Amino acid sequence: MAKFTVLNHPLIQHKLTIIRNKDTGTKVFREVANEIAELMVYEITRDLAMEDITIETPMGSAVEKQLSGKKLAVVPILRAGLGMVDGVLKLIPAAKVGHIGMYRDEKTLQPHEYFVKLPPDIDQRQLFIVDPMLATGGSAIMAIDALKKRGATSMRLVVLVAAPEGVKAVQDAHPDVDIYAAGLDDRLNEDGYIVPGLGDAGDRLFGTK
Ligand SMILES: O=P(O)(O)OC[C@H]1O[C@H](OP(=O)(O)OP(=O)(O)O)[C@H](O)[C@@H]1O
Ligand SMILES: O=c1cc[nH]c(=O)[nH]1
Ligand SMILES: [Mg+2]
Repeated sequence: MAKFTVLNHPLIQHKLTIIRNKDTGTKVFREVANEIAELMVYEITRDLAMEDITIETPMGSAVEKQLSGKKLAVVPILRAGLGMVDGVLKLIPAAKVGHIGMYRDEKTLQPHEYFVKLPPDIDQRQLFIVDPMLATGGSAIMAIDALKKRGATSMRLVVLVAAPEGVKAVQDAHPDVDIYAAGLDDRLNEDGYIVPGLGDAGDRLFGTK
């Protein structure tokens, strides 16, 4: 069974409260969502593989650490996932970026895929899939399906707010994909929105409502 982890760092929790607030406008919402993504990636990359290399410092030879293992890529689920990419790239500037376009039908809540563009060596990379909201889990499950179909084998799902229903659905469908959230909320409402949540993440990021 995949792990589900809520990152309880005080800075993450404080910033999540800022973007939950309905009075937070687009500019601050965008800035703070990226700041949370940056802090989350800092926590999530603690276990990356390392190796020893010998380098020459100005003082002589030294055996030091560098990252080893798989190269990284970030994969936002469009649109709202775009609101986390800059934060991730601040810490991992050389990461490749793949895009998966997905929208959720407002009535049926079923996800629909409309765009996939990935780095060619996706099978060689560790992927951080980012999306602010994990509600029913349908979008994340379909995004992970799309990645696996194209050869991806190693991925983590990073969300700002998760609903228990979504966590369970992703764990059941993809037991190999660990999930990280800044917050775990109470439930979904009758329209499939997370409560208390933060509203519609895409609309708040891009000012479309
Ligand atoms: O877990 P689910 O029930 O599938 O819901 C979550 C999805 O809904 C939102 O995207 P939306 O469909 O609103 O698209 P957008 O990012 O373009 O706004 C959100 O960003 C997730 O991708
Ligand atoms: O609460 C929710 C659920 C799905 N998508 C959102 O943007 N917000
Ligand atoms: Mg939306």
